[in-house]
Amino acid sequence: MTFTQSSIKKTVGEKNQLPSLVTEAQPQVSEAEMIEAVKTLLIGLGENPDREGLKDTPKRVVKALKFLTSGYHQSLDELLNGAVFHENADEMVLVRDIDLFSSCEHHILPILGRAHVAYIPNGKVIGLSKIARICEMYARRLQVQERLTAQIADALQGLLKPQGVAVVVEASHMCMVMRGVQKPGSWTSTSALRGVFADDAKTRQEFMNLIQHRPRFNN
Ligand SMILES: Nc1nc2c(ncn2[C@@H]2O[C@H](COP(=O)(O)OP(=O)(O)OP(=O)(O)O)[C@@H](O)[C@H]2O)c(=O)[nH]1
Ligand SMILES: [Zn+2]
Repeated sequence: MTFTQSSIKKTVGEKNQLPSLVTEAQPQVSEAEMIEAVKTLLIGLGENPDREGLKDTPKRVVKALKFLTSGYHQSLDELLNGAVFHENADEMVLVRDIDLFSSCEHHILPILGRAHVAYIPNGKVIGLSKIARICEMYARRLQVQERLTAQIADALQGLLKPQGVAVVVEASHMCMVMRGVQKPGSWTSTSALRGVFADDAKTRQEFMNLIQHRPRFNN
C-alpha cells in the first residue's frame, strides 16, 4: 500500500511553517450531504435509517466525526496562546502518559493510546499543558501512528528549537482488535527522536528509562 498525499493541501493561515493537512473535498461538501451519506451507509448495512433509534444517528455521526477530526481546524499559534517562555533551563522536561484518542486513516476506527514527550530546552520552555494540546491537535485527525508521532516531535522542534525532542507513542488500534486480524492484546510503539536524543545514546537511554519508571503517585 502506498500513502499518497496528492489530494492534500496546507491549511490557509497556518503559521510556523508546519503543514496542517486537510482534504481538498472538505469545504465542498455540506453538512446535509454528509448526513445523507451516513444515511446511505446505514441503508447499505441493512438498517432502516428512519426507525426511531436511528432517526438522528446520521446527524450524530457527522457531529462525532467532526469532533474526532477537529484537529484539522486548529493551529499551533492558536493553541499555544503565547505560552512559550524564555528560561535558562537545560535539563530534560518530560510529560508522560498523555492519553491519546485518534482515528486510523485506513478504517476510521479508534487508535487508543498514550504519548510520552520530552525535550531539552535551549533558552525557551513551553507551557506543559500545551504539550498535551499539541498531541491532541495531531491526534484529532485521520492518522497513522508513525506520522502522529513525528508531527508531535516536529512541532516542538519547530517551536522551541530545543537541544532535542523525543516522542514515544504507545497505542492499540481498534482496526487490529475489533476486526481484521483481531489481536486485542497487541499494541504498537513508535518513536520520533530529534537533535540530541537522536545523536546521543546516553540522553536517549535516560529518556527511555524515565518513561519505563513507574511513578509513585497515580492521579
Ligand atoms: N503503519 C501503520 N499501519 C497502520 C496503522 N493503522 C492501521 N494500519 C494498517 O494499515 C493496513 C491496511 O492494510 P490493507 O490490507 O489495505 O487493509 P485491510 O484489508 O483492512 O487489512 P487488515 O487490517 O489486515 O484486515 C493494515 O495492515 C493496518 O493494520 C498505522 O497507524 N500505521
Ligand atoms: Zn485501521
